[in-house]
Amino acid sequence: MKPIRIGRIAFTNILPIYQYFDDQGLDVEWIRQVPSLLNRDMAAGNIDMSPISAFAYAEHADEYVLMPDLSISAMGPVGSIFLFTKGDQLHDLDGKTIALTNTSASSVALLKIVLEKFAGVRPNYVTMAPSLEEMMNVADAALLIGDDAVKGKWNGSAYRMYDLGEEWMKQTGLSMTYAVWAVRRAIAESRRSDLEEIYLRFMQAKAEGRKNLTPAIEEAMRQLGGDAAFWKAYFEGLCYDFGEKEKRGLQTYFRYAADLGLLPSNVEIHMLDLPASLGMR
Ligand SMILES: C=C(O[C@@H]1C=C(C(=O)O)C=C[C@H]1O)C(=O)O
Repeated sequence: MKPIRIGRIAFTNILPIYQYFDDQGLDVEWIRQVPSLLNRDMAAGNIDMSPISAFAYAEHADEYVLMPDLSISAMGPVGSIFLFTKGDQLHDLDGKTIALTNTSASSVALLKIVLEKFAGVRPNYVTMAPSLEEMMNVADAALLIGDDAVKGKWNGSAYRMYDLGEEWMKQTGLSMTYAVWAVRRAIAESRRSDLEEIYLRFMQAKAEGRKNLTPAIEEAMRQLGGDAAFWKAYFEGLCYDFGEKEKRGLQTYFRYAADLGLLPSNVEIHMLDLPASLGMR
């Protein structure tokens, strides 16, 4: 049988889970990419399961099921999804040009919700590689996510910064889910026992990360720099669960995105049904 191809987000945000994942004895192949490429390769069937943009799940909800109790979410500031402006406030951005990172899907739609629905402005958008300097050369504001946003925060002190998780929270009072763990339906059916084992390993990894963040913090410092206090606060601000609170926030996000014509209406969240005992934490 072929190895299960598992995606891995090429950012530090998944270290509190992936740093602890024990793949001993599993026949898996890892594919490490930015979210937009994971989204694309999942849709093309080149990856069997992966954390993908929650927005990309909604675009293909009929083809995927979600692994229970796994997500990248935040209740409030997320710490790595920023709109950088040259001093403009959100309501100043009407008719201005915004450069969007080509690595994201969820945050691009979230930004449109924040600007068009909440702030009532209509900017123009251009999609670009995530270089803050080049984005700001051609645009009035720039959206970055993940490690590029963290680096932008460290290097881009000339700019005003908006944390999109914080803006979402201010307007809705809800959690926001950026990534979900999707499995292609065909794989969910044909590789059931492999998936049960992989799910168990993910839950064990999440539990390990929750017990002791130090290995994730050390790996993040090795990859990007920064100090331990920064990474501890960043990881503690993220939520890797996918419970009722997260689902409520995500359904609201899907509805708002549908209102703007970005998603079909009535996207349903379908979970992979796994024995409850596997999910014990
Ligand atoms: C918190 C983050 O979550 C993510 C944001 C995503 C998106 O905008 O599509 C996708 C996956 C996650 O990497 C982040 O990247 O900063």
